[in-house]
Amino acid sequence: MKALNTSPTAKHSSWAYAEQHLSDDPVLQATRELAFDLGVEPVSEGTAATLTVLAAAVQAKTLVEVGTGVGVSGISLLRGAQPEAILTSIDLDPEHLHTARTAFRQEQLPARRTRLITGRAEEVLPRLATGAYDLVLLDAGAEHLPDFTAESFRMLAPGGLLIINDALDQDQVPRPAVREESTQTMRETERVLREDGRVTSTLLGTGTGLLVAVRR
Ligand SMILES: C[S@@+](CC[C@H](N)C(=O)[O-])C[C@H]1O[C@@H](n2cnc3c(N)ncnc32)[C@H](O)[C@@H]1O
Repeated sequence: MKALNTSPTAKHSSWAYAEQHLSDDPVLQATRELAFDLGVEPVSEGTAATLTVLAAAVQAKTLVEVGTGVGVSGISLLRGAQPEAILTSIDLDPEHLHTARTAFRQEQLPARRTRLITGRAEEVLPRLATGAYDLVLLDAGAEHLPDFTAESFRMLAPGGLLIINDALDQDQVPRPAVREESTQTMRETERVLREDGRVTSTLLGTGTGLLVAVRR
């Protein structure tokens, strides 16, 4: 049997290989370039591909996203979701939403498939229906994460999927000496989901970490 190679260099090359072996197509590449000018960090290439697979795996028809950004994650989700699926996407920055709307048009998505809401998710999420969604993606940092996570499980249908991006907090989570508030929040969120008997969860090393949890 081949010995397990856990050297950091080998691990990093494997991670980089997995991240980039499905690289962006022209629509996502052009969208990423707009992100740079706006100072938005879109989901990584590997994360974009993973979001497509996860949306396909749960045959998502109703999706919610917090942190539209420039639309890379939204396009990726809708590529995997069912053909008639509708994405509700929330962002507090109108300029980001304007850019995302343009990206959705480039993707040739009919306007009825995206419901873009300008606002703070802490005010918008409580107004969304209970048990009505197949997939929720949280990609708006750690500040309100405990509340957003609780709201997500209220909104998800049984079997629905919660995905939290940047769950390794820019790779700070594995470093015990780092006690930043955002890092602590990500650690705590992972622990709470792992210990919750109503949820099956795992932490993926894709991008800067994806915490994936199914509501049973
Ligand atoms: C990392 S970017 C999202 C990138 C996006 N998922 C993509 O792939 O293009 C985070 C976004 O969350 C938005 N945001 C931050 N805090 C928010 C909040 N409390 N409510 C709604 N949006 C928020 C920011 O304006 C920003 O556009």
